[in-house]
Amino acid sequence: MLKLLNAEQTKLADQYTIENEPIPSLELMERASYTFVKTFSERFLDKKKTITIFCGKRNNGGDGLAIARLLHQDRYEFVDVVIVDFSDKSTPEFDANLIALQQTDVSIFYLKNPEELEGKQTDVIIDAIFGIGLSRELDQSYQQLIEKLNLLSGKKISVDIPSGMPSEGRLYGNVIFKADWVITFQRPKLNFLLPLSAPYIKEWKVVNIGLNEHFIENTASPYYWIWKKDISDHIKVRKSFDHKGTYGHNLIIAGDIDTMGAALLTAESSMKSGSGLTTACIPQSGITALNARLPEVMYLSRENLDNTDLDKYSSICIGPGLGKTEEAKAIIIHLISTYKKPIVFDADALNILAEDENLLSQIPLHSILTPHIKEFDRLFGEHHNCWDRIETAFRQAQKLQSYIVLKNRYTMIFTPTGLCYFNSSGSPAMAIGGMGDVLTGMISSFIAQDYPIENAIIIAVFLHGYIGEQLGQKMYVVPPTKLIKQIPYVIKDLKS
Ligand SMILES: NC(=O)C1=CN([C@@H]2O[C@H](COP(=O)(O)OP(=O)(O)OC[C@H]3O[C@@H](n4cnc5c(N)ncnc54)[C@H](OP(=O)(O)O)[C@@H]3O)[C@@H](O)[C@H]2O)[C@@H](O)CC1
Ligand SMILES: [K+]
Repeated sequence: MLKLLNAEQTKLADQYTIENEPIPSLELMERASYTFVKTFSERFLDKKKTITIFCGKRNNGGDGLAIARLLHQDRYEFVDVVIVDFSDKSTPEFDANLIALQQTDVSIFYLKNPEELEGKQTDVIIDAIFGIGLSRELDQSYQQLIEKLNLLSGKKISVDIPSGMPSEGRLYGNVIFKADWVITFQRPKLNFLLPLSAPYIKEWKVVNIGLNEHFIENTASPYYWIWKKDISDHIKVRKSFDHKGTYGHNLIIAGDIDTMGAALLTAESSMKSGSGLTTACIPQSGITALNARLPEVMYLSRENLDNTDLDKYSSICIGPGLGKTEEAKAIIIHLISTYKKPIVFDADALNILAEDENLLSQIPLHSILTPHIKEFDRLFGEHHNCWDRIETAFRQAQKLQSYIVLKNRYTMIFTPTGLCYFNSSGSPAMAIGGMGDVLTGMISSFIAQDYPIENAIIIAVFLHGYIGEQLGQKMYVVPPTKLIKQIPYVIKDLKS
């Protein structure tokens, strides 16, 4: 798991690296710029393209000047620099890099006024106007400049972060450089992981500039980044003499007459994720479909649920396709009053909880709520931006002593102890009905297999996104049934 930092913490990591590696600030900038150029040149192979670098006068601009010099050294033939000269203040690193650039024949233009940009044409625009130091709304002249840059036709690449976007927290306004690609230093910035960045970033890539990892990992940040290695480390090896009882019994309470598919998806994904036994508690009308499609899955009738000893199930999930009927609500009330282990609540179960605050407050300790954004707002009230929603999620996960899995491109997992894990895997090809049902089946399956709850959620969320991402490279859209088929293969693959 990697720690994610806010802008202030990133600056402290820069500072710590400078003092303790030790490395002069200017050299750290050189290293960052060199890494940028290396990554850039792997994609932009044609050295005859015109490249214009727009530089502010602080350290992001300092990077821009060093990048210009290094591209020129690397035989990019048509590099020029525009210094955005709207303020007198500059940093020593900017000044030193300006002197170094002046020794080359890269042309440097001082832009005093956005109007002077009229008629500019270039194949590639590199944006080094503002970095993570942005602390307030852009003033008028910067806004005009960025609006003009956004209208230019060249490929747009930002250094560290699109100018005008803060590293975290609400946007100051909607005038932000629109980057085709952001090459960012050391860690993704928190705002890249939220839908608010979608209009401004098509793609981003993290490059390692050698900041002190020990310092970063010891920084008190609640935000973590889940990646592949975390998962392979956590997946259990199946041992000789293990039997179906070793891997738990998962009960799926899902489906209604016309939404049986959701129940089948959840049950199949539970079974394929490895729970020893899976039972589907579905309406009687679904038995034929269940038997025909999933012979491995057992059936429990809705009528018999009340008389069943729920403690024999090592995990229970409820919600996909359940419907918002009185019967469904009665089942939830019964579960909450009799089953004391964590329950995974999804879809209609969340909508039922959203309408009864009292019921919501009684869910078993360490339960899991898996809302998408709309379901989240139904549960906890309307939110108008991602950061307000994040604040609520932290608060509610602690108040309910439960996990909140807020599903999105980078799904967030909020824990009862006040942490937030961002999932790195996923693909827009996964935006299709039924995907959430698969995730619910996976989470509860790993819980049934006796993984610690937090690990079960992290593994399920990552794997779900990872398989979707792999299939998404070959498929325009990933049908949930295709994803489910891959689960056992990919788990095996990750472990070996
Ligand atoms: N050795 C290092 O440190 C390394 C740094 N690195 C690079 O440095 C970048 C961070 O640089 P930075 O801190 O100098 O900030 P940057 O974003 O260039 O400018 C922000 C400054 O502008 C101002 N300002 C803020 N908002 C404003 C506004 N709306 N409108 C107008 N002005 C505004 C404000 O100053 P103020 O006006 O408040 O004095 C603020 O300080 C980082 O992203 C990375 O690219 C890497 O090379 C690694 C090594
Ligand atoms: K930038």
